[in-house]
Amino acid sequence: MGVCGTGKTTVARLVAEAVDGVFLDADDFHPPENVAHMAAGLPLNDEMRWDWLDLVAKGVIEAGCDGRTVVFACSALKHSYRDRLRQSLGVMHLAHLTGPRDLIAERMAARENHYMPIALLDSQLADLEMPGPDEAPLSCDIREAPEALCAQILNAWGLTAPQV
Ligand SMILES: Nc1ncnc2c1ncn2[C@@H]1O[C@H](COP(=O)(O)OP(=O)(O)OP(=O)(O)O)[C@@H](O)[C@H]1O
Ligand SMILES: O=C(O)[C@H](O)[C@@H](O)[C@H](O)[C@H](O)CO
Repeated sequence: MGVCGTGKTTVARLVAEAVDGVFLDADDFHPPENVAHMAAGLPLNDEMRWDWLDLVAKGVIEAGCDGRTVVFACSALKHSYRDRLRQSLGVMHLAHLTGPRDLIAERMAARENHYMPIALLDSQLADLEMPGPDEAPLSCDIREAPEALCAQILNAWGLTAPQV
């Protein structure tokens, strides 16, 4: 979880590869209207996110039905959004990618062909509700390299690559 541009996709993909799991990007479940809204520089509201979150949960359940670990990248900015995901998924381990605003903006600026305008970063930060202790979040400092964050997550969650 985390605001736009914090590296959720990059890091979740690495973790999924490391455990021979399945990677899913919640962004791929947004309906075209949501993407158009953000591309126009307008933040999503709760109403626009509920159905999307349900689709994400459905996708995660389907992807994991053969028993493989599913690692998904999702903004999941508010407590209520994470509760909604947990209601469907049951167990959900949380890694929160977090770091300085300027660094996030710099990385967003360097990213090509992405619909998300930097102008929406502040609305994402305003919507962000830090996970509480009851959510047992793992805090990942995005100043670290993606590989280091992946190792931190694997270690914290006791995940290892499957034996061959
Ligand atoms: N730890 C890191 N160190 C350096 N660069 C990073 C790191 N993590 C991600 N990046 C780079 O920052 C940019 C944003 O990363 P990424 O697209 O994975 O973020 P995201 O959280 O999935 O974004 P969004 O939610 O907006 O899609 C990418 O260009 C990526 O290569
Ligand atoms: O909850 C949200 O507002 C969205 O999921 C956003 O976070 C974007 O989809 C994503 O960041 C794309 O850059």
